[in-house]
Amino acid sequence: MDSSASQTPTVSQRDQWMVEHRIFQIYDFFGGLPRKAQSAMLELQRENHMEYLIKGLKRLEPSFSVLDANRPWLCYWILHSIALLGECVEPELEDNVVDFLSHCQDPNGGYGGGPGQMPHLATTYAAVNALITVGGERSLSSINRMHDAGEIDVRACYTAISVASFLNILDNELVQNVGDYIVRCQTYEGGIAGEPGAEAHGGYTFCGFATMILINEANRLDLAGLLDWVAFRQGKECGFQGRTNKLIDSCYSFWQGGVFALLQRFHSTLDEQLALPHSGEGDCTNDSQKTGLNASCPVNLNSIGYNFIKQPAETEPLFHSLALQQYILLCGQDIEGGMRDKPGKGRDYYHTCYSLSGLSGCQYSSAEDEDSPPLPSAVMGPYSNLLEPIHPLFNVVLEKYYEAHEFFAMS
Ligand SMILES: CC(C)=CCC/C(C)=C/CC/C(C)=C/COP(=O)(O)OP(=O)(O)O
Ligand SMILES: [Zn+2]
Repeated sequence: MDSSASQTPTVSQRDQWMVEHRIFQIYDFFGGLPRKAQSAMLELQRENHMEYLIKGLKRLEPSFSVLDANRPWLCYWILHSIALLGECVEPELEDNVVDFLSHCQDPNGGYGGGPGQMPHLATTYAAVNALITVGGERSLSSINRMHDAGEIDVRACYTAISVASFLNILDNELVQNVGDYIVRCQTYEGGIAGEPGAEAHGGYTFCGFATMILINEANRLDLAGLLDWVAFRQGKECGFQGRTNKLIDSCYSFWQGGVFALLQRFHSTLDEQLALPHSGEGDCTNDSQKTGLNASCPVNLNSIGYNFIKQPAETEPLFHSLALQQYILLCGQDIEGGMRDKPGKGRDYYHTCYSLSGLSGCQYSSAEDEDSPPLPSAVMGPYSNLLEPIHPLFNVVLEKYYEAHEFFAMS
């Protein structure tokens, strides 16, 4: 057993009971309502969410002078949530974000948490995703595609590889040893930990699996073990927990739900692994031949993200999508605007971003291909709840992804 896992305190029975009690009270109340009132309760409060998001962006605006190291994250969380809602931001506000993020950019590459701060992979990922979400020449060309050094864990692997793939600068040198490191982070439970020897967690499982796909080495993971682990993370409260014996939380709608979105395109590899004992070495078959998703076949690393999204999902979602949407809408949504971890907690921009990202993932999880809109039966609540689709490897709105992909492929 992992040494760190055995030291991790699990949630107390009392905390678990309190959360379940609150959530099932909401569901009981909901169940007793007439149809029309139920539909109103399941409605995504678009206007209130927009008001909350714009207020957050404006609070950052006057010179972005708040003293913290998370401002590129706030830009990404807010702008991505707005894009998911299919809305735009005034051009002046967008220009301010681009200018602000330019001030966070280090002369030697990478973005810090604020102007003059040391560059960091996580804030670099957030800044790049924010700028891609703004889109357009001014925003995309403000990114200097060089950066030296960084930190070491699975989130760092993901943020570095995601940014490099997006910017069309992923190469064999950058990818070297990354797959070996992530394979060492897959635990006996089947999920992926932040570092070798630590406990499997949804956030790192998404990061590790997405990275392995982007570097063409996903078949080196034990995918059946991964599916087994993530399938048991959806609780009876309908939301996901981040790790075994912890409380459910709406942000895992994206981190764990995102793992399912990725697994939907790896079903053949999974079947092969189940038929053969897992060897850790892949050959060029099924999924791999279609997408180039295999370590032993030469492939243009920078085209993997694009090929991935062009390949239709091979299965229905392997989690309960409608139940998760119910949790997000009834328990994660603050009807005044914004989303929260669970009932009893306050709203924040992180949970707004990842709950909406998870909601979008659910809504499109049964779509046949990217050109067919989801059926009304796949969308919980009124069809007007439908959000914009995302690219599940990068978590940016698909349309923004295509614009940036084209821009960086040409420059
Ligand atoms: C790209 C990017 C932003 C990656 C971040 C991935 C991510 C969410 C990692 C999770 C980190 C972690 C161990 C949280 C546990 O917090 P906790 O103990 O408060 O929560 P828990 O009880 O739900 O585990
Ligand atoms: Zn959370």
